This record gives sequence, structure tokens and C-alpha cells, in this order.
Amino acid sequence: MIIRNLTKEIQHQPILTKISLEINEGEFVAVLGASGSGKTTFLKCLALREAWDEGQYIYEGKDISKAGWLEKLKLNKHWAFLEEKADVQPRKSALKNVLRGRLFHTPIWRLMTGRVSTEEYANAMDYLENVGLLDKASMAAEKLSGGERQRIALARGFVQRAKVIFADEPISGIDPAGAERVMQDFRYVCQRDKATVICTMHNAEFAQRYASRILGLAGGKIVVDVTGRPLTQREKSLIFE
Ligand SMILES: Nc1ncnc2c1ncn2[C@@H]1O[C@H](COP(=O)(O)OP(=O)(O)OP(=O)(O)O)[C@@H](O)[C@H]1O
Repeated sequence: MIIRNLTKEIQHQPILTKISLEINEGEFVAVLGASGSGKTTFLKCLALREAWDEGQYIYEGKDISKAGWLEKLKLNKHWAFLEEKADVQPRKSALKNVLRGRLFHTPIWRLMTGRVSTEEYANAMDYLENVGLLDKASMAAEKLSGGERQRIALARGFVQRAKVIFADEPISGIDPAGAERVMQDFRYVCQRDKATVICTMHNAEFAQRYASRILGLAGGKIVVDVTGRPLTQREKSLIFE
């Protein structure tokens, strides 16, 4: 994806100012920034969940800056957006929540009858196993921890075979072991499926250990763009001070 001059104001306050960058397939991009620096707004603009004031957005060679609802619907077939608080249906089982990822790929008659093919069932169970939740497949999502719910949302993105996963603070409020697991899962889909993962976070430590690229957002601009190496002290202070 190519972003040129992305600009966004909220209530006449500049939040993002002429941001330009290119993100390649298979990259695991962590967007770091202090609280209020505009990380969520940036992510939502990239996922076309927030309107851009200005700028050009090229995805797979096509200009999607002014994508209408039909085009967005098509994009959402291949894009997954993970909210900060995992968007799961609390009363439904982990498995049913994961199967929701196939919504866009399921024929209407199957949606109406609620029947799931054996292949889709096996596939969803595989992904639950990948995220370490096979033994909790039949448990209602509301009975699971925050980290486990985040991993269900992740497994749903995986079964959707999303080409791009946008994740807003996916490890905030999760214990360190759960956070490791989520970050490992992201890295896994990038390496194995060539998915692109873009996630916002506060934790530079995790970003350095797992992401292939780190973007630092401050003052409405990308002030740091580093691939394949940890941040220097100076870069950290550019982002967080
Ligand atoms: N709907 C809104 N109405 C008014 N101001 C908003 C709105 N959405 C975002 N903002 C403001 O825009 C700025 C950037 O917000 P954003 O949520 O993108 O930052 P962030 O870096 O994700 O913050 P955090 O890390 O605290 O979640 C903040 O100052 C916020 O108050």
C-alpha cells in the first residue's frame, strides 16, 4: 500500500499531517506513539474507517482514496480490523466467533440455514489450535480472559485469510504471556501467509522483539521509520518525549 500526504483534522486540530509511506506485503508494522499522538486515527484512516481530509491511497495498484461502500465491502473481505477491546459475541462459543470470519466467503443459503461445511469447521479448529485455544473451542467468549478473547479475534482474522490485519492496541490490558502469544501469532501470519499486519502499541519492547518495522508517530508526523533493528535512544525520545 502506498500512502501519500495523508492529512486529517479533528475539530480543526491537525492530527495527521501529510504522512507519506509505503507498506509492503508481509510486513509486520508496529506504530508507536505517546498517548494522543494519533495512532488510532492513523490506523483507522488506513483501514478506511475514518475519512481522510486529503491524500492519496493506493492499494494493489488501485487508487482507493475515494472508495465507495461497495469497494469498501470488497476490501473488507480481505481486511480484518481488530478493535482494542476484542470484538467478540460474548454468548457465542469461541468456535462460532471464529467462524464469523468466513461470513464474506459463505454462500447465502448456508448463512440462512446456519450450516457449516466440515472443511470450514476443521479449518476454524485448526486456527483455534494455532492460537492455543483448541481446548476452549466450545466455551462462551464471555467466560474467557481478555487475552483469550483477543486471540479469538485474531483466529477470526486468520480464517478470513485476511491479507491485511489492522490491530488497535492488541496487547493492551493483556498479561505478558498472552501478549507474547498474540505478537507471535502476528509474526506467524506475516511469515507464513505473507499477510501484512499493522498494529498500534505503546510498548516499544514488544514492538522491537516482534515487528519487522517500527513507525513512530509524533506531532502528526512519522518521525521514525526503522526496519529490522531496535530503536536507538534518540529515536525513542523522538517518539515518546
Ligand atoms: N472523535 C473525536 N473527537 C474529538 N477528538 C478526537 C476524536 N478522536 C480522536 N480525537 C483526538 O485526536 C487525538 C488523537 O487521538 P487518537 O485516539 O488517534 O490517539 P492515540 O495515539 O491512539 O491515543 P491513545 O494511545 O491514548 O489511544 C487525541 O488528541 C484525541 O483526543
